[in-house]
Amino acid sequence: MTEGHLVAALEEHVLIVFTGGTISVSPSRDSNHPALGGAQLAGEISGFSEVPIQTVDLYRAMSESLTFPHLHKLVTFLRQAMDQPAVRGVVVSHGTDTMDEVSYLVDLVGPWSKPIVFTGAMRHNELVSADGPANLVNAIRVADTSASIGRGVMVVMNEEIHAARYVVKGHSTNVSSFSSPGAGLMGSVVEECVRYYWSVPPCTNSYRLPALDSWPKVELIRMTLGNSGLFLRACLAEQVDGVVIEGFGAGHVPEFLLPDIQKLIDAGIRVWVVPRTASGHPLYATYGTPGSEIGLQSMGVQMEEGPGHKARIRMMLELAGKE
Ligand SMILES: NC(=O)C[C@H](N)C(=O)O
Repeated sequence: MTEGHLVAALEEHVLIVFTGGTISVSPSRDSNHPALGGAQLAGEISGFSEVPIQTVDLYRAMSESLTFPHLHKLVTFLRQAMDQPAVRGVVVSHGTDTMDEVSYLVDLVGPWSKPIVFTGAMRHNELVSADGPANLVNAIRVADTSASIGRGVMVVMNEEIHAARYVVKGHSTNVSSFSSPGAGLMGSVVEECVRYYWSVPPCTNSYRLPALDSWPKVELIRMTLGNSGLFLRACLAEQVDGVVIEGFGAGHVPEFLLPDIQKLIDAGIRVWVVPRTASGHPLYATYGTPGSEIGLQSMGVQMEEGPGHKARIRMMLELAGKE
């Protein structure tokens, strides 16, 4: 086990990077912080010896409190890990609340030459039927197999393999909280068998990781019935770099908010509209009524794929520039 840095190893292994989250929570040891790191969590799966592992404690945070410096540290570390010949694949042990955003960000700054698999737990270590150890073992299996190379970053929870590109956390507490609306499961892990049903198209974005102190300021605003436009005006006042709007249905906004949106565009602020719905694509050419996709695009708005919180990550990277 190492503390935030890599040790060259000769034997091929799966590297597990511990970052905190519920999988690391043990209230009787520490009720304020995630208490468990690599040494303890690897100890809990010591009966699993099929795959050699090495562990690293990168940071120990609840994932709702992660900041851009955390993400910078994670991506930088993963890039170093890819260069280690003995590393077959990497598991990132992570909080689930932002696992869909963080895994997506890691995916977008790829491509990665070896599998990267995120996992975590919905039930902490001291709850009945804690799911962390089984998730960890399944994620190790996925990271270890050469069948996982070239499939993009993945999330393994509850015996299911999801593509980071499509996965969302859709339930607050259930162990089956992760799903990939529209796309479906990419695969499953049952007993020792990793099965894939399909592959994601290769990641060709090559987004650059923004510099530590210059992540673009992008806000996410959800449309609601009778929305006052207060947050749109706040974004103009703050001169943010971009705004992602979760619009009604396929991406529609009320006609009475169009002047506020026009002011953002006139000020050079990038505006994307994505569907507010839990699944489905935006429309581009069906409705011409004010506030619908045809009119929005003629104002300079871009219609984009949701969900909003993942589109925000994509816009930040887009604004930061490509390699
Ligand atoms: N299940 C979890 O991991 C939730 C926790 N709040 C986290 O994201 O760190």
